Amino acid sequence: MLAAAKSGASVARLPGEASDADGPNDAAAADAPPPRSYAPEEQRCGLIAIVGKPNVGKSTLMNALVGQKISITSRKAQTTRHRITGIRTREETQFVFVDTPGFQTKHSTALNKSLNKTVMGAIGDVDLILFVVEAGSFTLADAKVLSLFKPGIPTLLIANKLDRVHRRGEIAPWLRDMQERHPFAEFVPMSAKKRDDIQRLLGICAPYLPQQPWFYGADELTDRSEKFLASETVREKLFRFTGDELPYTSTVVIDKFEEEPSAQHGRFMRIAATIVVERDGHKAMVIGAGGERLKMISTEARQELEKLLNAKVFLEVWVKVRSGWADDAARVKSFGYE
Ligand SMILES: Nc1nc2c(ncn2[C@@H]2O[C@H](COP(=O)(O)OP(=O)(O)OP(=O)(O)O)[C@@H](O)[C@H]2O)c(=O)[nH]1
Repeated sequence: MLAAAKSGASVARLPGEASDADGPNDAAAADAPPPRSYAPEEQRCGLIAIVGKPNVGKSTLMNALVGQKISITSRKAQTTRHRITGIRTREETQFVFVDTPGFQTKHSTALNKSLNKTVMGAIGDVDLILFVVEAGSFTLADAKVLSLFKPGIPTLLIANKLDRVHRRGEIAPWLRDMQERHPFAEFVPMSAKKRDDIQRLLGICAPYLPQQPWFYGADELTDRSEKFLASETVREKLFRFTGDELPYTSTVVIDKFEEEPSAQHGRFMRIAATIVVERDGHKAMVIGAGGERLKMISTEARQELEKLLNAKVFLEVWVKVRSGWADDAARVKSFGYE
């Protein structure tokens, strides 16, 4: 469970608490030995960008590395829209992961331009890049992402979803081929859903980070605010319950995020969210017959937020039509995109 810091501040884990990551394979600190303190001159800390085309498993990897769900995931491509920082402190090393939106190569809308700018910003100034692809596959979209990397930043090839590769013998020739494409520092065939692979990857990343004092507290998980995590949680449920029917240009805006005094509950949060869609037809799709679908979206989002914020949550969700917002640069900005 997460401890919520003061309103608007970053989110941190309570010392000694087990994590609650997406799925059973999280690499949480739950089984780690009791932390000892490290003097600043003993500490190691650095930025690691997680980059790749849409849907290769970047957010799943980030959540597993952090040991807590920070970045939303879904089977639908292009779920991640923002640069999201996830923090993991293990022994003397603090890993600061930057999850990025999948680099968009197909459509050139204002939204996609903004997403690509986010990716470019994230990889410009890091100590290590994790370039994520699906094990055994390398498409034109992967090649386009790889072509953006500046020389000089060590890059690991993360061959993810290895559990889906049935003929393991085919991986060795594929890895040799990948070696010729780019001077990768290391090759890591793995599955973001396997706990041991995540632990191994943390060990591989650590030596690439410089010796310098940690940027964040040892128990911090992300630099994103609770309000931001609330909008992402509603957006995740929206995509989960609408599947491929709803265009990915739908978004969520948080209109109200307030803590209220409560005699009954330790913490009580009142949250109002608006789902913004492009057409009346999409609005009907989100609401569903008799309002059923919207109800499921709000209920699941509320339940997850109660765990995330460690609070009783009252959540209202509205749906509004704003046609053409994803093509309108000013609107894209007003909805919180960089
Ligand atoms: N079998 C298997 N599935 C995985 C693995 N890693 C991720 N997935 C699945 O792949 C899908 C996409 O994962 P995400 O983490 O949302 O991918 P992403 O790269 O962040 O996607 P974008 O937000 O579109 O950039 C989800 O259904 C994940 O459950 C893995 O190691 N094995």
